[in-house]
Amino acid sequence: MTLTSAGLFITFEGIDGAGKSTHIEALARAFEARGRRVVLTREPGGTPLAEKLRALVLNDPMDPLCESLLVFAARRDHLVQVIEPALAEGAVVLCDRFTDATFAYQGHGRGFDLAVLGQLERWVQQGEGGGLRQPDLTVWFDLPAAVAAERLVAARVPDRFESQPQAFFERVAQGYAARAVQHPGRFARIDADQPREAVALAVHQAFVQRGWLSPP
Ligand SMILES: Nc1ncnc2c1ncn2[C@@H]1O[C@H](COP(=O)(O)OP(=O)(O)O)[C@@H](O)[C@H]1O
Ligand SMILES: Cc1cn([C@H]2C[C@H](O)[C@@H](COP(=O)(O)OP(=O)(O)O)O2)c(=O)[nH]c1=O
Repeated sequence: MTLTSAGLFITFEGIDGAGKSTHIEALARAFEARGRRVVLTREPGGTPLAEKLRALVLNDPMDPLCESLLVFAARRDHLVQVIEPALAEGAVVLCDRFTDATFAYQGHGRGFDLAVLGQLERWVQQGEGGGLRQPDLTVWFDLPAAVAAERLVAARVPDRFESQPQAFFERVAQGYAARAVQHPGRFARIDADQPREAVALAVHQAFVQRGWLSPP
């Protein structure tokens, strides 16, 4: 796997119900309006193989190591088949979740060994020259678990993660906060406990600050 810095790799993170999906489409339109090619994708998923793995991870009971191996297997296929080729062509890749979700959900949520996750991260994201693929920007929708739970009750039928108790999502939220401290340069924290329009503005602003979009 050869890494380049031609494109932009943007990831969206937060606990289930934090509001990620609500805002990704608008960002895609904003980049396209500037003439950029946009690839909209998600994890686990984004390739035929990774989507099959996603169905297993979201529906079949398994232990945390198995869960971690499957999300990283899906990630490897996604990187090799979709993300790296798109970045090499200069595209903007907007990805709904990436490795921070593994640290937050499998690491902090399930209590799986963070050092093992760090090893898997290196194996899966390392390029031929030894560099590690990381997002250029991670938009983190920070929302209290209780508020996300209220939003989700009205929104959809819960999957294997969404049916977890609130305490699980409190741990996942702490996991995101810990990753943000470790990677301050690429994390943009968005206060997601605001009306949709205010959240949309804050998200857009994170891109304006980096010179990637114009003010709305
Ligand atoms: N700022 C907001 N205030 C209130 N409800 C919201 C807000 N943003 C999103 N929602 C609603 O909350 C639910 C979860 O949002 P969604 O974007 O699907 O979250 P995620 O993709 O992070 O799981 C949806 O029903 C959505 O319409
Ligand atoms: C990428 C990833 C996702 N997940 C979980 C978090 C989510 O509950 C679920 C799917 O994420 P998501 O696509 O956000 O679900 P939805 O479309 O229903 O909002 O997978 C992990 O546990 N580990 C991971 O590494």
